[in-house]
Amino acid sequence: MTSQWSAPTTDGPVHATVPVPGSKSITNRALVLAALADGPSTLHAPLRSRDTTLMVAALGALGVGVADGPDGSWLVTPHALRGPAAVDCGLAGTVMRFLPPAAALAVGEVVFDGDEHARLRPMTTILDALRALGADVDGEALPFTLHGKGGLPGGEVTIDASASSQFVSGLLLSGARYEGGVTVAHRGEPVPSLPHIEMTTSMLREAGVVVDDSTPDAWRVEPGPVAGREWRVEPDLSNATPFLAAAAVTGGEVTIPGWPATTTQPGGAARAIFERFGCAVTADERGLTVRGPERLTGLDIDLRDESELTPTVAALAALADGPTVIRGVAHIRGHETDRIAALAAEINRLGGDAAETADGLVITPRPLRGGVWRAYADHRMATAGAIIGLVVPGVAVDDIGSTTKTIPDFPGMWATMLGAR
Ligand SMILES: O=C(O)C1=C[C@@H](OP(=O)(O)O)[C@@H](O)[C@H](O)C1
Ligand SMILES: C=C(OP(=O)(O)O)C(=O)O
Repeated sequence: MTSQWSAPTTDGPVHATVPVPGSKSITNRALVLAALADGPSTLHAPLRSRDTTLMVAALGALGVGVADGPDGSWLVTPHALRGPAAVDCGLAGTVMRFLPPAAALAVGEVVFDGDEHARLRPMTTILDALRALGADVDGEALPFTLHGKGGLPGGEVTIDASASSQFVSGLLLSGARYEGGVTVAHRGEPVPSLPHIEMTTSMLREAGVVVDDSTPDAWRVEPGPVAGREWRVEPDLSNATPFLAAAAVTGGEVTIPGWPATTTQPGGAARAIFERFGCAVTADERGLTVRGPERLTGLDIDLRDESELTPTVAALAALADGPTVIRGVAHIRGHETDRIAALAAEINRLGGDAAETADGLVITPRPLRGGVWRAYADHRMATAGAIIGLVVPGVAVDDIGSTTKTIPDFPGMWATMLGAR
C-alpha cells in the first residue's frame, strides 16, 4: 500500500530534540545472534519496524521464541532451527543476507521470498558461498529454497563482496555454529560499508565468539558457542540524519539524545559530514546537536563506508550553495532501489541538476520547485524528499509508508519536530 504525503514546509528555523528509535542493523544482528545462542537473550530498546518484525517472524517460523518484554524489549529463547518454514524478507537486506546462513543449520526446507524489488537485489554471492560451505540451495536470488540438513561443514570461502558488505556479515554471524567455523576472503573491488562488518565482528566478540579480522579483506570465525546475553540497542544514527538535516537546511538546531560516544554504526560519520556542509556540531550530555549555517557548502565526498547516508547527503547537496560530488557508492544501485538513478531523477524532476556517475552523483544546486517526489518503495528516498520539502513548497512524497521499513512513525516524528519550534 502506498501513501502520498504532502511534505510540510517550514517558514523558519527548526528547533527540536528528536529521540530516534533503535538501530536496524544492531537489532537484526542481535536477533540472529540471540537465536543461535546457547541460552536466552534480551534486546533492550530494539527497533520495532518492518525490517525487524520480519526478522522476528522469520525466527519464529524457524522455531525460535521471541516474546515482548514489559518495557518494549524482546526476550529471545533459542531453539534448534527447524523447517518447513517460509520466510518473508520484505525489502530487508539484513533479513535476506543474514538469515539464510542461519537457516542452513535448520532441519528441513526453508523457502525465502520478498517484495517485488527484493527479487532484484544481489544474492548469488552469498548463496554460492553457502553452497561452497556445504549447503543445499535451489535458486540464485529471491525466491530460493534451502534444504537444511541440521548442520553445515563450513570452512573457507572466497567471495566478491563489492556489491554488499552484508554477504560477509551474514556468513560471519552464523559461522561459529558451523562445524569448521568459517573463513571468508574477499577478492574484487573494495568492500562497501566496512563499519557494518566491524559492527558484526564486535557483536560476535560481545557474544563470546572468537573472530580474527587482523588481515584486510579476510575474516575468520572459530567454531564454538554463542553466548546468550543482554543487548542494548543504540539509536539508529543513519535514521537520525534526516532530522539533523532539518536543522541544516533551515538554519535551525536539532539534538538527537543518546548519541553514543563511540559506535560501529556508519551513521557516526554524520558528525563530520554535517560539519563539512558548514554546520556547527556539538556533542554533550544532551546528545548530538547540529546547528545549521546560513548557507550549506557543497562538497566532494566519498561515502563508500557510510553509503546508506547517500540519500540524506544528496538532499542536502541539492539545497547547498555550490556543487557536490558523491563518490564510492556504485553498489547502492543494488540497495532498496537504484539509488543513484532515483536520486538523479527526483532531484531533476523538481528542477534541480543531478548527474549520475559510475560510482555516485554530481549535484549542482539550482532553485527547486514543488512536485511529486517518488520514493521507489525506499525509506531513505522518502526521507530525502521530506528534507527537500521543508524548504521547497509543494513537494509530495508518493509513498511515505515506505519509511516504516526502519522507522515506525516517520510522519508523526516529523510533525512533532516541526511542532516543537
Ligand atoms: O549490515 C548492515 O546492517 C547494513 C549494511 C550496509 O549494506 P551494504 O554493504 O549493502 O551497503 C548498509 O547499507 C545497510 O543499510 C545495512
Ligand atoms: C541499504 C539499506 O537497507 P538494507 O538493510 O535493506 O540493505 C538501507 O537501509 O539504507
